[in-house]
Amino acid sequence: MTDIILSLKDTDLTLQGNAGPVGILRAITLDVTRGETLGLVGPSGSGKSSLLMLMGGLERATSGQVSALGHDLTALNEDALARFRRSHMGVVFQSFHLIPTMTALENVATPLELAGKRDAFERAEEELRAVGLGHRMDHYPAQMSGGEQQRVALARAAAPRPQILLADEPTGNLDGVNGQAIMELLFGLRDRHGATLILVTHAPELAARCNRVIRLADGRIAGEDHATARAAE
Ligand SMILES: Nc1ncnc2c1ncn2[C@@H]1O[C@H](COP(=O)(O)OP(=O)(O)OP(=O)(O)O)[C@@H](O)[C@H]1O
Repeated sequence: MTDIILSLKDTDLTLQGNAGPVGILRAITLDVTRGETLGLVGPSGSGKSSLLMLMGGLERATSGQVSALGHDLTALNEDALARFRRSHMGVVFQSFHLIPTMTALENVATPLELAGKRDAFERAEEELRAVGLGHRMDHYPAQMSGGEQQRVALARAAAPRPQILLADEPTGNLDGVNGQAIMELLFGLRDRHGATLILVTHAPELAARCNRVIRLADGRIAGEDHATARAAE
């Protein structure tokens, strides 16, 4: 039996714009298999980030069903959803989203503390060493390069060992060398911990490493490619 970790059924997302409701995503039906690496691509404004937010429980569907690890996310209240995200989902954003008043170590340890881990700081140290930042633990985000900040964000997302790791253009703000390093770390996390990886990207080399790529256009799924089919081309 295929192990579906995340499933969307006929999902719509409508947001309130200045001139009234705006349809952002329409009739999205999609299953993600455990351990899969899924890329979301498409033109600017096609709804990639919005879809990622829906999948991560950071945005609520207007209609349709979103379920993850057997839980119907549309039925959870805000507190239950936040707990679910903390336990099972890790998110990395293009602009890092680190807390500026916290050191690298505090940024990584805080979600672990919130999740009730007694050894939060020890684990945070290990995660920072794993991304090559053992020498930057006491630095604040403003004292680090973009590549270093993104490595902290990755360590933070990975530390609670989420089953689903979501990344929104994780290499978008980085130069080629730093982008490559982040890409290796992301896929390494998947390999080491078996996380399911879902990422939005404009970078063809990143999409090329995914098992499957879904193309969005105007808020709908316009097509998908599988790695096996691409390899055969
Ligand atoms: N809060 C909001 N209210 C109204 N419209 C929104 C809101 N957030 C996003 N949109 C619109 O929804 C559409 C999809 O946005 P989204 O950020 O998901 O696209 P994207 O494919 O990730 O784009 P990009 O590649 O430029 O990041 C866009 O037209 C955007 O303007």
